[in-house]
Amino acid sequence: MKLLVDAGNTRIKWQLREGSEIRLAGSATLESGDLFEGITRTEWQDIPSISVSTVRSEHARIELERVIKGYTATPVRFFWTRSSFGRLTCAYEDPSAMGADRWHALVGAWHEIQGACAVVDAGSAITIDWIDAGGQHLGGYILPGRTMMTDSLRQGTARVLFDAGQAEGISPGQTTAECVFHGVNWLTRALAEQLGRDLAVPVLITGGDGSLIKTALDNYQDSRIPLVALRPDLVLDGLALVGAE
Ligand SMILES: Nc1ncnc2c1ncn2[C@@H]1O[C@H](COP(=O)(O)OP(=O)(O)O)[C@@H](O)[C@H]1O
Ligand SMILES: CC(C)(COP(=O)(O)O)[C@@H](O)C(=O)NCCC(=O)O
Ligand SMILES: [K+]
Repeated sequence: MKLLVDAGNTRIKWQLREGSEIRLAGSATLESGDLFEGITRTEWQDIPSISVSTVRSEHARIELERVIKGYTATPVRFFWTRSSFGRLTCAYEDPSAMGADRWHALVGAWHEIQGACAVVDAGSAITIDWIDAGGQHLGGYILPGRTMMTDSLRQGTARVLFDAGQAEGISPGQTTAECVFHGVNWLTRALAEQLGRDLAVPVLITGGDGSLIKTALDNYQDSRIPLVALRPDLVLDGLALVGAE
């Protein structure tokens, strides 16, 4: 049994896996109380391996380690971006500067596709990364995520006032909330269409807002992308692979 943890900027996602079987899964914030709700005392004693991929601050990393140590004496292993894993090769000259979540998602994608592909991770930030047929990472993009876009409008202006929530649709808005949320929806569609024009390789999508990108890509008729698939556990899949080495 192993515990896999993906600590993103919004949420910490974890899974207890036995081989490839997911025994238990959860997601929470460090502040929300019982992060590992559902893992019993006996199960904690049965976990010989704990692997973590984090993009949080060093302070938050230490705090997460402290929380885990409250449950078990099993050492916590942190995994970071490396220059290569098998044939997969990182595009960054300094791999330590690339988010571990992006790298582990690429490891998961490369393992599944074994060929040219792209990963879209729509989390707090939206990241898009490409791999060529030989496993060379070609680089990527980092964009603000959905909640970050609306939060930044709220924080950076005095009179863009709107309640939390969502508004479906992409028609030009006629209230502030519509202008904001329809704007984000419109941009999501534009992003999907640009991806469909730029890419002619399988695209694996992950992250809390992944289904919105998937829907937008599915709705784009002229897309050149041969496969669009949601892989909610892609970071943990990659983490399991690097941890098993
Ligand atoms: N239960 C949830 N809690 C928080 N955000 C969620 C949830 N479900 C979907 N989301 C959306 O997913 C985004 C965060 O995705 P996630 O992949 O968890 O981010 P990260 O990996 O950066 O922590 C948020 O911007 C929000 O729009
Ligand atoms: C881009 C990210 C913020 C995405 O993290 P997330 O939205 O999943 O929390 C993270 O991968 C990160 O902090 N990267 C470091 C900079 C880089 O990848 O170049
Ligand atoms: K993520």
